[in-house]
Amino acid sequence: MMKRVTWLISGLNRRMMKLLIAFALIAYIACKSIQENGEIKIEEKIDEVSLTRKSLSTLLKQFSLKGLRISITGGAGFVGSHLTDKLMMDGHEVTVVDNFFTGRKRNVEHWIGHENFELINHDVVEPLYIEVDQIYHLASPASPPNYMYNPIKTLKTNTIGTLNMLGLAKRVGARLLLASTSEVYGDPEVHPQNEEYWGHVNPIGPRACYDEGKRVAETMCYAYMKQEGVEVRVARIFNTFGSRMHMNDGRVVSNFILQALQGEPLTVYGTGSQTRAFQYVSDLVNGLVLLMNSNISSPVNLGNPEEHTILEFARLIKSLVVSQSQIQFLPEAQDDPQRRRPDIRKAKMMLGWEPVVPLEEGLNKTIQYFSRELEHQANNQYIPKPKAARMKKGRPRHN
Ligand SMILES: O=C(O)[C@H]1O[C@H](OP(=O)(O)OP(=O)(O)OC[C@H]2O[C@@H](n3ccc(=O)[nH]c3=O)[C@H](O)[C@@H]2O)[C@H](O)[C@@H](O)[C@@H]1O
Repeated sequence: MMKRVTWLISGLNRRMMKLLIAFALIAYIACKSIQENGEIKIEEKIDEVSLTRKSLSTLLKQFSLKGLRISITGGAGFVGSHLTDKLMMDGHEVTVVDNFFTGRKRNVEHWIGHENFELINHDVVEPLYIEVDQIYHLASPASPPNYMYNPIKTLKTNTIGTLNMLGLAKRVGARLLLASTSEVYGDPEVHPQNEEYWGHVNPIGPRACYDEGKRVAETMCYAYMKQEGVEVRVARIFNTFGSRMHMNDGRVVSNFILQALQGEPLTVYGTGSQTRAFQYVSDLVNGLVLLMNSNISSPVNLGNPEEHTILEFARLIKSLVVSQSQIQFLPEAQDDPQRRRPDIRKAKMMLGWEPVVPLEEGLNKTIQYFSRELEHQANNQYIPKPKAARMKKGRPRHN
């Protein structure tokens, strides 16, 4: 008998099991009502728990955080791929959506072939039709040289792309977490920056495509929340570093490490007195998952409050790499925020989250990663040889 029951259960797929659990819960609530009121009020109770697709999925999310269907836009990028790793390890079904503008297949290739993993080559500027419970919306170039390279595309990704993902969340009753940024505070006049601060952004400057794109993406989230009841979470992410940053990323951490490893001058823009606070990627990923599964719909800062000047930072990397590189001062970048440090009291209090990886430990891991990448590059230099033009009747053929 027991064998038959086990066989039956193993035959049911996980989604079926979740539905059964939900129905059992509803039946339990209804029975409780009978007990309490001494009369049958099942229909009323079913009305009360409103047996719609949405309430059912909310119910499931509350009772089971395992085996959700999760989509990550930008999931093949630096942060997205680490988030993919965590969610896959936690036993979810993960669909990575990426157009590979800054993301790389290599970042997630170790999951290809796993039954819970899917990789879709898709640009979020086009609508997407899939079934999901949660959407982590990370798609966007994040490094200044990348987002300034094609500002119109950056704007489209953050506006049309976010609208498309909110539309998807609305259609399927999914919860959406927006990867917003400390850049919504612009060049801040308040220090450290807390979530109440409205920011100081130049709307027509070179960074505006990203800063304003993310600001309007936040506005869109709250419009969908108020008008359509979409569940949204907004993470304001501060400077983050770690393995899988692109070699040509152009952000300060990867630039300084690569320069130090190759004995080239470390390029400091301006005087180097501008400040940043850097968090290691695993801390961020833990914060994102906690926020997604919390009930906080207002924006939350995720960052490491340990603040350094960029010049201090250059010296630290030089010493960790044990590099002979010089420090070279280059012209200041336009609209470069002068001071940045997150106030993370809200994340601490409401999520119980704070960064745990010390700066030097994170930097050492990242230095090791980039050393391996340089080695990999040196061993895999593929220089395609020019093909001889095909000859037809004694003449070269150009096609
Ligand atoms: O790393 C991040 O997470 C953030 O990176 C950028 O913001 P930014 O702080 O300007 O990042 P970097 O390009 O790494 O620059 C940090 C500071 O270092 C300086 N820098 C950068 C590169 C370099 O080679 N030398 C150098 O001195 C910049 O001028 C800036 O003052 C993005 O705009 C943010 O969205 C993103 O969240």
